[in-house]
Amino acid sequence: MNADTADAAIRVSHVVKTYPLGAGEVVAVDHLSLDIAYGEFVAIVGRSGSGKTTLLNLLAGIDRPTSGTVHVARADLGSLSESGLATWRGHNVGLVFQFFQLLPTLTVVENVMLPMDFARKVPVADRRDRALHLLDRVGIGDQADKLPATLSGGQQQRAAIARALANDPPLLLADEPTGNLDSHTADAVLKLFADLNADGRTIVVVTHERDIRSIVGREVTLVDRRIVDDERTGASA
Ligand SMILES: Nc1ncnc2c1ncn2[C@@H]1O[C@H](COP(=O)(O)OP(=O)(O)OP(=O)(O)O)[C@@H](O)[C@H]1O
Repeated sequence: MNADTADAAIRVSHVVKTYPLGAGEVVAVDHLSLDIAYGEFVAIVGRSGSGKTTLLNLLAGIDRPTSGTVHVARADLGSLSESGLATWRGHNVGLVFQFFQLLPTLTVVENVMLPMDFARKVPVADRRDRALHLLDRVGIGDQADKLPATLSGGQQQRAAIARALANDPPLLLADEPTGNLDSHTADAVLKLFADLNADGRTIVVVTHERDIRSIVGREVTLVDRRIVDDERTGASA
C-alpha cells in the first residue's frame, strides 16, 4: 500500500465485476475507478441496473471483483480471507439497507448491541449504555425496549443507523436507505446522515432521491456500469 492509498478512505482501481449467466456472463461493473477521501459524503446515482448496488457490495467486501483492486479503510480487500473480511467489516464499515434488516425477535437496543457482541471492540459492560447513547443520537432513545415491528419505518431506519454506528466505524455505506420511506421521513433520515458526516464520518449512499445534490458533497453517476459523471456539489464537508 502506498501513502496515497493510506490517505484515501476508498480506492477502487480498474474494477470489473461479472456474474455467470447461462453460457456467458453479465457485466455488473465495468472498468471502474473511484477515490473517496476520509470525511466525504458521496451519493452514487444512476438508473436501475447501472451497477450501484454491485459497487457498494464491492466496497463492503460482500462481493469480490472479477479483476481490479478495492482498498477500503486501509485494507486491500482482495488480500483478506472470508473470515478476515468479516472481522475487517465489523470494525470499519457500518451498513444500512433499504429494508432495515433488524432482527424481529430482538428489541431495538439488542439489535444495536449485536454488532458489538460480534466485533468485541466495546467492553461487555459498556455495550448497553453505548447502544442507548446511539439510539439517543439518532433520535429514538425512547424506543429502545420495543420490538422493531412496533416502530414506524423512519424509526426502524434510525435504529438500523444506530446499529451501523455500533462499533464506531469510519465508514457508513447505505443502499437506498430512504427507498422504503415517505418523502418527509426520507428527508429527516438524509439530514441525520448529513449530521453524521458533519461529525467526521465518511458516508457513501446509493440513492434515487431527486434532490440528493442539496445534501451530499459529491455525486457520482453510473450509466451502463461505468462512471459517467463525478461532481462536487458543494453541499457538505
Ligand atoms: N448476483 C447477480 N447475478 C447476476 N447478475 C447480477 C447480479 N447482481 C447484479 N447483476 C446484474 O448486474 C447489473 C448491475 O446490477 P446492480 O444491482 O448493481 O444495479 P443497480 O444500479 O443497483 O440497480 P437498482 O437501482 O435496480 O438496484 C444488472 O444488469 C444486474 O442484473
